[in-house]
Amino acid sequence: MTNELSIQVQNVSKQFGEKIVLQDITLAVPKAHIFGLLGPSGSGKTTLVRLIAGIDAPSSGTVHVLGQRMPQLAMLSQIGYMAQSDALYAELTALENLEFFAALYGLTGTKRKKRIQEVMELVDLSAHMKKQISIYSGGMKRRLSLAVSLLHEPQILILDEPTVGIDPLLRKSIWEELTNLSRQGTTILVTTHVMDEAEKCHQLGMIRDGKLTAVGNPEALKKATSSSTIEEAFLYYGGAEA
Ligand SMILES: Nc1ncnc2c1ncn2[C@@H]1O[C@H](COP(=O)(O)OP(=O)(O)OP(=O)(O)O)[C@@H](O)[C@H]1O
Repeated sequence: MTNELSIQVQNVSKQFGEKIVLQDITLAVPKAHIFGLLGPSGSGKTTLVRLIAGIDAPSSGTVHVLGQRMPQLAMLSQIGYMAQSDALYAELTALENLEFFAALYGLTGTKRKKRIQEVMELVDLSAHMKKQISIYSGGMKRRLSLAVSLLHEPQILILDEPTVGIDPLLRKSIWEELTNLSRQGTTILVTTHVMDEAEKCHQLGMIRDGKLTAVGNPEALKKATSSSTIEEAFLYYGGAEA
């Protein structure tokens, strides 16, 4: 890991009409770190990751990814984003979905074929490549969305609750892969409600009512709050049942 910063969020606020959803958020994620965002439902996690992914713009403050001011269309090829709701074409097969997104990223020929096989193996869906998405289960759709986000081997991976509806065994192997990717230099920003996933992050940001209430590695956050688990630390920082 280096000290190079992949993601920089500076004094970011976001409001929708009169409603203030994010307030003066500042955070930095070094290259190759896994940064977890923890917070109760409605605290602003999705809004924040959307600003970092460049899908929306802050009302004030700045977001930089790999040194580039966001939002910026050209950065999309460097970012893999997995939203909370799956952006898949229900009437197409998994393979057709992957081919579509691969084309968007300019992947062609044998490289495309190889990459599609790799990502489908990773999420354990190789046997379901030719099935139409309309008959996929919720968990299978999540896994396919993850596969899509990994397709173009992005330097920055932004995952909004990636393991919802995924069984513990596969969850474990997905986290092993995320750890592998981070070792190879990928920077990962992940929102989660799952405490054992939070433990696997290099750094955690606790968010509540649109404010970042604490940032640190899991051990430091536990120590600072005299907690034996991340769940206790989360509750200390004002996390409601999420
Ligand atoms: N486009 C929008 N217009 C108005 N309000 C919005 C919009 N998007 C989000 N909000 C509000 O912003 C707040 C934060 O929402 P957000 O989805 O970021 O929370 P979250 O922490 O990701 O929640 P969850 O864990 O349930 O996904 C909520 O009160 C939500 O209603």
